[in-house]
Amino acid sequence: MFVLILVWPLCLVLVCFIAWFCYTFWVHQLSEIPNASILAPISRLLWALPSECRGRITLDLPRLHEQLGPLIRTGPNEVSFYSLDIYKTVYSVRSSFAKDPRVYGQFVQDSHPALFSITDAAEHSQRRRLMGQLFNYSKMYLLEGIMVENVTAFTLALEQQMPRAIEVVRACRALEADIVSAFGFGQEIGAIASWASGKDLQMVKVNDEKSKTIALLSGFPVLASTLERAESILCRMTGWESHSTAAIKEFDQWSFSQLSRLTNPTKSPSISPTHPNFIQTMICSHLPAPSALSEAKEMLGPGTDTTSATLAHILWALAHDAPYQSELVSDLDNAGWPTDIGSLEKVERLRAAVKEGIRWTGAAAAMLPRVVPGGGVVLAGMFLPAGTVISSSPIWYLRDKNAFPSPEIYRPSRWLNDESRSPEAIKLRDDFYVPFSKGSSACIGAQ
Ligand code: HEM
Repeated sequence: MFVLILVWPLCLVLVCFIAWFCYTFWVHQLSEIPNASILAPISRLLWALPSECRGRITLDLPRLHEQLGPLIRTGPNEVSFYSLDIYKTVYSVRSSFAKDPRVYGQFVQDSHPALFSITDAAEHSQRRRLMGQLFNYSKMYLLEGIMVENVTAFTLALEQQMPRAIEVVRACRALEADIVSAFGFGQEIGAIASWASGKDLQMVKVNDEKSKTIALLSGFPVLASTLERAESILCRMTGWESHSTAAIKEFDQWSFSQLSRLTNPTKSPSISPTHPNFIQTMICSHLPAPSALSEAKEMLGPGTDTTSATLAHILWALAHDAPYQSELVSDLDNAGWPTDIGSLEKVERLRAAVKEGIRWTGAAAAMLPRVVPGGGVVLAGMFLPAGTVISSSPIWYLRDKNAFPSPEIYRPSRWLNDESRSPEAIKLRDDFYVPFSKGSSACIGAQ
């Protein structure tokens, strides 16, 4: 009798599993799409985890696409695509493909979603309009003071380190963390000073470490929230907290103290016309203070990682290309070493070096998941039902062999007019240049 009580439920579970197995493999509307692995229709976690852990998923998937075509099923309900036409449809200005809330929800700070993590289209476009008053090409001159001051502090710190070898990635990280924090909070976080004294600022270091795992964790949202909950329970029970949680708390305290400073009715500084800061500008435009704080905090991640990785790559590449470097220096000499964006953009070699650096670094290497809207959609001749999560990564297009011959080589001259190229080749190059993605959720910091 006892054995029967145990066996029946087990049999029921087994039957349900076999039924679901047959359904997901042969009946599901995505079953016609080639699988990334035999395990993909069962779970993304099962086949992708090792590749995600090695940080290779965005390198491995394009190879699979070469063999299997523009669409690949990566999970029971997930599809990866590699096609510029589909990219333009999914990430368009009026796209009805929303950001996947399970993934973008991981980035929400203090329960106040910021532009990057807002998934509702109407709320997103309202926030984006509001932020546009600072993130606008015509307003870039307002940020010149912040840039010049921090670059000056950075070059002084570099001079002091001479002639020792400099770890360029860490140095650039410090520079960008100070620029973005000065812009966001009206005060530098102190990363350059900390780096110059031989220590990385823990708050910045942890942010870096977190960004290494965020691609992994955002690919497995359930795993991420389970780990987070487990740590918070452990902390409540034993008082133990990880090194990164402690540093994140330190950053939270620092950012909250900045908000208090900026909103203190008696002591708050007035917005400086030469050094506007994000939090005060947003609060003056009636964005609630907690949301303004969340935006500034959230910005520090994508604003620092991407720009510092790109700058470090460019410096390294130019250091290995002496002829280009000396031509660039002579162009800047001739232009009188300007600091305003308009004059800098006129220096063709500088423009090319930066554009190629952004392409070659491919700092935004993540997949950008979107949800297929109601009614489903036909892509590459296949029907994808509503709710399917589809994604692609900008770096695949930046490394496309046809658009960028020898894509793994840093070659700024591909952006100069002195390389003979057909109009078709130029169009292909420009079309595939999507480092900031496209459409209504393209990078707001692209200016
Ligand atoms: C080389 C530098 C950068 C690259 C390659 C880059 C790349 C990207 C990409 C590909 C996206 C789209 C992400 C998605 O759809 O999920 C994005 C969004 C975003 N980026 Fe950047 N980014 C850079 C610099 C910056 C900077 C400097 C800031 C701010 C100071 C910034 C703030 C943001 C924000 C707030 C979003 C969300 C936009 C929205 O949803 O409307 N980024 N970025």
